[in-house]
Parts: sequence; C-alpha cells; structure tokens
Amino acid sequence: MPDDAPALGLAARPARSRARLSRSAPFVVAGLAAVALWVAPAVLDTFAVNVLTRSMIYAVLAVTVDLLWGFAGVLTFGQAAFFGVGAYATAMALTYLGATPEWMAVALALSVAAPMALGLAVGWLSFYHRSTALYASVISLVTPIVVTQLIYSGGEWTGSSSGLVGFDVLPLELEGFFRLAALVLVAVTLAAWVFVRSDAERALVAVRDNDARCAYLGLSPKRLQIALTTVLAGVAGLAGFVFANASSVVAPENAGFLFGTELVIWVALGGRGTLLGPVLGTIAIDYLAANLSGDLPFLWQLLLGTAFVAVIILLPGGLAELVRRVWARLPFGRRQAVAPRLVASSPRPNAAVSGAPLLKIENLAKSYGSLTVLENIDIEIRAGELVSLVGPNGAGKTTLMRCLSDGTEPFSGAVSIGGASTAGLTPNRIVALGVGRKFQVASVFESLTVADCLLLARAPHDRLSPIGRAETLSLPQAALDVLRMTGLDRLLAEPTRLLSHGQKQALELAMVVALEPRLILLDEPTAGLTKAERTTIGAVLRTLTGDGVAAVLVEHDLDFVRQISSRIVVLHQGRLALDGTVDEVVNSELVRTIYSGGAHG
Ligand SMILES: Nc1ncnc2c1ncn2[C@@H]1O[C@H](COP(=O)(O)OP(=O)(O)OP(=O)(O)O)[C@@H](O)[C@H]1O
Repeated sequence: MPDDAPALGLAARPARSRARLSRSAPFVVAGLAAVALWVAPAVLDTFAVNVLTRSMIYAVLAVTVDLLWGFAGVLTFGQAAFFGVGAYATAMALTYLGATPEWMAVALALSVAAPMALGLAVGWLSFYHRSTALYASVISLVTPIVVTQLIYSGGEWTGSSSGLVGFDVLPLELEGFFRLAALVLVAVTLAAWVFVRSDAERALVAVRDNDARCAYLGLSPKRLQIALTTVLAGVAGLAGFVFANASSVVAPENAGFLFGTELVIWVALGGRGTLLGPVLGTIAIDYLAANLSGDLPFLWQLLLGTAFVAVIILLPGGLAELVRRVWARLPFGRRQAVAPRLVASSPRPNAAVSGAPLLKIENLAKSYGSLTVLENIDIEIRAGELVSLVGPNGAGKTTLMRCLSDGTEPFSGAVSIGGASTAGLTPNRIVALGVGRKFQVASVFESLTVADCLLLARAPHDRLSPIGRAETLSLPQAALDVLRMTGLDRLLAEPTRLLSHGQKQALELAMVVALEPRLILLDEPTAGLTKAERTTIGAVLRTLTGDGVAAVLVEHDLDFVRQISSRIVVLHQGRLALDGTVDEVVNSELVRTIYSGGAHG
C-alpha cells in the first residue's frame, strides 16, 4: 500500500480542482450533444436527416481511425474493410435469415464478431513480427482490396458488384435511424474521449514514440497494438450494422480502399489526435459533399483535394489546431498541466538471498555473420554485487547487455536469471524475471511528461487505468531519491523533450529503478554528465546494491568504476580478459596493455 507521506508533488490545488472540472467535461458535452441530436430531427428537413444519419455513422469510423492514427501512430486505410464486413454480415443475416428480433440480435453479434476476427488476424499480421508502422499501413491498404474482391466473388450471396438491397431492417422511421446513429456516435466518442485522457492511453503514445523502450518496461507493444486493432475493428463493424439497417443497402464500395482513404483525409482535415476534430470534420465534409457533389461533381473533388493539401501544409494539426490556437489565447483557455502527487511505495520483501548466482552466463558466444563479437563468456553475479564491464571500444560490452536483456537475440550458450533460462524470452518477459535495463542513449518518451514516463515504468506493478488518471504516483524510495537529487521532482508535468541530456539520463535511471528490478543493467549511465550528476548516480547505485540489487555497469569512466564497483570484468576483442576485484584489475599489467592498444587476441 502506498504511504501517503511524503508528498513531493506540486501543491497545485486550484489546478487540481480545474482538472477535476475538466474530467467531467466529456460527460457534459456528450449529454448536451445527445439532447441536441435527439431533438434535431424535429427541426431538420428529410434530406438533412437522411444525410446526417450517414455522416454520423462515418464519424464513428473517423473516431476509430483517429485512435489508431492520431494516438497510436498507425496510419490505417483498413477501417473501411471492417465497416464493410460488419455491414455485409448484417445484410446477409437479414437477407437470408430474416429480421425477427432473434435474427436481428444474431446480425448484431455477427456484425461485431466477424470484423473483430478479421481485425485480430490483421493485427497479428501487422504487429506480431517486429514489424514497422509502415508495414502495418501497407497491410491496412491490402485488407480493403481483399475484402472487396471477396465481395465481388461472392456471387448471389453477396450480390457481387450490385451489393445487397431491400432486406428487412430494424422497425424504425427515418428519425429513429438518425437517433440511433447519434446514440452510437455519442457513446463511441465519449468512450474514446474518456480513454484518451486515461493512464492506459499513455501506453499507446509510448508505443508510438519508442516501442523498444516499452518492451524494456515490461509492456508488450505488439499485444497492445493487436488488441487496439481488434477492438476498433469491432466498433467499425457496429457502425456497419447501423449503416446496413439505416440505408437498407450495402455495396462493395462500403468496404473499399477508396472509402478507407477518404476516412483518413477527413480525419486529417478535422485534426488527427483531437477526437472531436475528426468527428466534426467528417460530419461537415460528408454533409457538404452531399450538398455540393450533385451540382459540382468534379469541382467538389478538386475543392476537397485542395483543402487537404492546404491543411497539410498550413495546419498540420487540421482544423482543430486552429480552434486550439484561438482557445489557448483566451484567458480561461490556458491549461495548467497537473502532475500526480509523488508518494513512496511500500518496500517489497526481498526474495531470500541464497548463495546461488542471480545472473549466470555460460559459454556465451555471438556472431554477426562471419564477425565473432563474443566468445566463451562465463560470468556469475550475485545479489548485492556491482559488476563493471569495461573494455576498449568494440570489445562487445553493449552486445553482451543486449544478449542479457533479450532472449530472442540469436546467440549460443546460456543465460539464466534467478535460475530461469532467458532463452527465447522477449524483453518484456525478461523484465518480468526482475531485470531493468538502461540504454546507452537516454531512451525516454518524447511526447510524454516526466510523470507519464514514470507511470509507465510502474505498469508491471500498478495497473494502468483505461478510464482515468491516477492522482498519485507511488515509486520506490530509490526512484524518489533520483528524482529529488536531480530536481526532476519539480518537473513532473514537464514534457520530456524539454529536458536536458543529464535530466533525461536521470529520468531513465529513475524509470529503471521504478521497475524494482533484482538485476539492473546500465549502459554508460554517466556519459555526458557533470561531476555532480555522476556522484548522484553513484550514490543511487550504492543504495540499490546495498538493498540486495545486483548491477552490471558498462562504463568508460574508470575513476567512477573504481569508486563504486565490487568487481570488474574486462572484455577484450569479445573475450573475457579478466574477472577480478577492483585492486586486481587496476594493478593488472594485462589491462594496462589492453588499454594502451598492445594486446591482440
Ligand atoms: N548489429 C550489428 N551488426 C554487425 N556488427 C555489429 C552490430 N552491433 C555491433 N556490432 C559489432 O560488434 C562489435 C562489438 O560492438 P559493441 O557495440 O558491443 O561494442 P562495445 O564494447 O559496446 O563498444 P563501445 O564501447 O564503443 O560502445 C563491434 O565490432 C561492432 O562493430
């Protein structure tokens, strides 16, 4: 249980009550929108009701595209395919089974389940194998093409190029379908709005920024991305269900690549990453299109294309960016970022320290093609030891750290942590064994704040809420010490991209310490730091090892190594040249020769 004292965060009471007020904003806006849309059919003409019903269904799709592209950073053209599958599942069920309440329920279930199954397959293909965001976008391009071809090949089952028409639908009037579309849009947008303001959403942004770092914090980027793709495919399918009922017609174009591209354009024009921008943008553009495209079919496309190019160049954040800029100039529009209050987490009981080594490396060898980088490496490290790994440039130190923290890295020999083999384990599963790794180049999430980065580092211990933001951030005492000693505790609400090099290094160290690892791997943690910062890091490492944590430190600063190490391992040309106490290594003739460039393997 977190201890409520000492509270180190900013005591920003007015800002906090404003934050609480802003938390209720989505519900107030959704309530007002629902009431306005409920009464709207009474004042709109039939044409407007008809068109806006379709526009609102498309806006649901825009929300899903925005979550994937604007927040998770995956540009997708595939939402049209999931929408089409949902619409076709509904149309086929209603055509061939009938529209009784029971079959309607079956149609609804199919319209969500079928796109989710396809979404799971697409997500797996896109993200499972260390693929890039570009690869995912290409698959999202191919999906609507494949789905459309399947519809064309479906013969009379799918109606081929004519689609399916005239099936029985929900017993609603035009106004009823308008209200149903409005209800789904308000519910989906509200759920998305609550999610994007939650702690769990920070994980999506972190994956977008730096998925490798996420894996080393124990998160599974690919699982997150596959889950998001699957859920949003289901939401697109639900929109397809409403569309099929409201229009009583489905056609291959509804699942097509062109429609998928239009969705992306609408989201870009509305302002990706803003949620309300894409919703309002989609409704406005689709409504305008319905009004203008009949009279000006070619000119309309030209206008839309020109607007797209102009917005991309002049307003990369879309029309929502314009609104945001104006809003920010208003006195009440300036938002003060609020950081959670820091509290000390209660110390976790240390696993009984046995005499057995915590880290055991046996006969490890690693090659890149014909280049042998590591050979015959045998090292054992016990709890509480701080072992420095030194050696000239290119000796293989970073490669060894990589082999220790990623069991999928191809190498021969064996590595075990706490008796468990790491063979085949992905970095996030090695984190679960109690390993924390700090990279050579400070690796933090540039779109997030200091507090967000620390929050993600606590994800293996404290679940990230998908519906809200935590008001407190509980960290182990050692992580609090790093923050306090480096002044980061006063910069919790600061975006990390504004931090200095030394502050980023300290933040990454605090993140690794926040994982509460048993074994900590540090690659040049003092590179580019001032003397005072180096002293701080040395003090933190001494405290950690005093508490029974084992540490492996790659370091070029030999004075620093001498001061804090309990043992030094010297690597030279991929081989273990010496493994001894500080005195043994410092006084070794061999080490002097290696560093003067005189020893050759
Ligand atoms: N991905 C790679 N492909 C091919 N060779 C690589 C790769 N990564 C590292 N190497 C080579 O492996 C050798 C060891 O590199 P490594 O980065 O592990 O050394 P290091 O001791 O950490 O060096 P430094 O102190 O400069 O960081 C070098 O010769 C390097 O060129």
